[in-house]
Amino acid sequence: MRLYVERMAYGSDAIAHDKDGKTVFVRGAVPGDTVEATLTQDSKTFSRASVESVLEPSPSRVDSPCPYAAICGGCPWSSMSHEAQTEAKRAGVVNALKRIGHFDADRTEELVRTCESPSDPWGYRNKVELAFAQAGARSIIGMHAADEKTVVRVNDCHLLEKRFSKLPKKVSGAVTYLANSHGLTFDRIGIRASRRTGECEVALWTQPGPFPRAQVAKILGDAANLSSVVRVMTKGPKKARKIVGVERLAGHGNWSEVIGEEKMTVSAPSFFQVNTVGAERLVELVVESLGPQEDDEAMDLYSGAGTFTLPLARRSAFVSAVESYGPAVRDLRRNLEQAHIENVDAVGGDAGREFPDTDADIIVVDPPRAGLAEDVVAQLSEQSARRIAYVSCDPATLARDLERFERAGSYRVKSVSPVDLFPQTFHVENVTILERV
Ligand SMILES: C[S@@+](CC[C@H](N)C(=O)[O-])C[C@H]1O[C@@H](n2cnc3c(N)ncnc32)[C@H](O)[C@@H]1O
Repeated sequence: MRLYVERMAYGSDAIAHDKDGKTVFVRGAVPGDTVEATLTQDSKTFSRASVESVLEPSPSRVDSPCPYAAICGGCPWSSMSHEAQTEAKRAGVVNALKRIGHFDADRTEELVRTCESPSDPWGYRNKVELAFAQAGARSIIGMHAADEKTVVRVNDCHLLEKRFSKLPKKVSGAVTYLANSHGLTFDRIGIRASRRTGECEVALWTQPGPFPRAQVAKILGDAANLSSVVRVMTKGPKKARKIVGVERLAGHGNWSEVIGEEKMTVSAPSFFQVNTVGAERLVELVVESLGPQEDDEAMDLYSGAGTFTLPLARRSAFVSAVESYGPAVRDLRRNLEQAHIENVDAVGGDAGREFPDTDADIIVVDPPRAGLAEDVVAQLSEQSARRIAYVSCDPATLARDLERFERAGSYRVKSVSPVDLFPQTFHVENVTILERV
């Protein structure tokens, strides 16, 4: 069928409408394209289609510089110019606030700023994850294809900092050899590489059990210049694997990056911002908007290893930080110690249950995709802090939570700043500032 493509959905697909007005999610299209597409799914309310050929290309259509763009699922928006990507991201945030948060259309347009793109659109990542699959006796290490099931071999990744773009090939060669010669299997292989510190870490995610530690360390060490090799052991059914231990196989056993003035050291399973330059902009936006004062008490919920905790601690009297993941709490405490920062209470536990018993002046929250639990919004709403910075990587849960804040009545949304931390993908980070009414 012939379709005119209107806009991007929050995902890999674009949106068009068929001749009867039914929404069609189109894979492989760019807004402004006219395409010939084949129907892949049809239901009463919507259908899905895949582009067969582009009849009239959109002015925003570009050729991806990545030779794997057609087979790898890592960069679903790479056929769109970066400018069009950031426009589509802002439009997606506006749409979520209106549709999910029930914000008034005019107010939403005023609240949501232009989407910033602080980093280069390629070569911005400090981390990639390689998938592992077996086809008969053969091991395949590479990237997930667009179907998120098939694993495709790749020799480099244009998203990884340029200096490290060949690292995936070297690591996957070594891991393939280990899998074939020692019968090893892996859940996945994580690579973290920092241009600023020069540190590179490989994390092998495996099931517990016998493991040829010395050989693995030697073969990976021969293949690439690594500052750390670790094994992360997981147990349980595939979708709900639990981390049961981390073993250092060679080098430091952790990895360091510099964000602004702060050196951050993190263990392999801990969350860390994947776009270093982008993370610096997030910190700037949070610090500028909260305006910490010398005698302020600050709160940092979902603190991770301390991306916001350290800069806030340097500019205020005291920070209460809460993080639920044990290794990340240990990372945070080590980062504070490394930086000789003593005015932080780093609490391990759930943000709602361990909600600090303090009346903070400024607050930052940076929850995972699921957003804030309802009781956390309720507890935050009882605070008298002058401002809350809500850092979010999911526009839908952000919109839901902002509506809850405004309903509670004590905070009102002042601005929403989308930041393109993940060019070539549909993901977008947002820094929202809420002000005490
Ligand atoms: C998006 S990350 C942000 C981390 C940190 N702010 C940063 O920028 O590096 C979210 C963090 O929340 C933590 N987390 C998840 N659920 C939590 C909960 N219920 N209570 C406290 N922390 C939680 C995760 O372990 C993770 O470190």
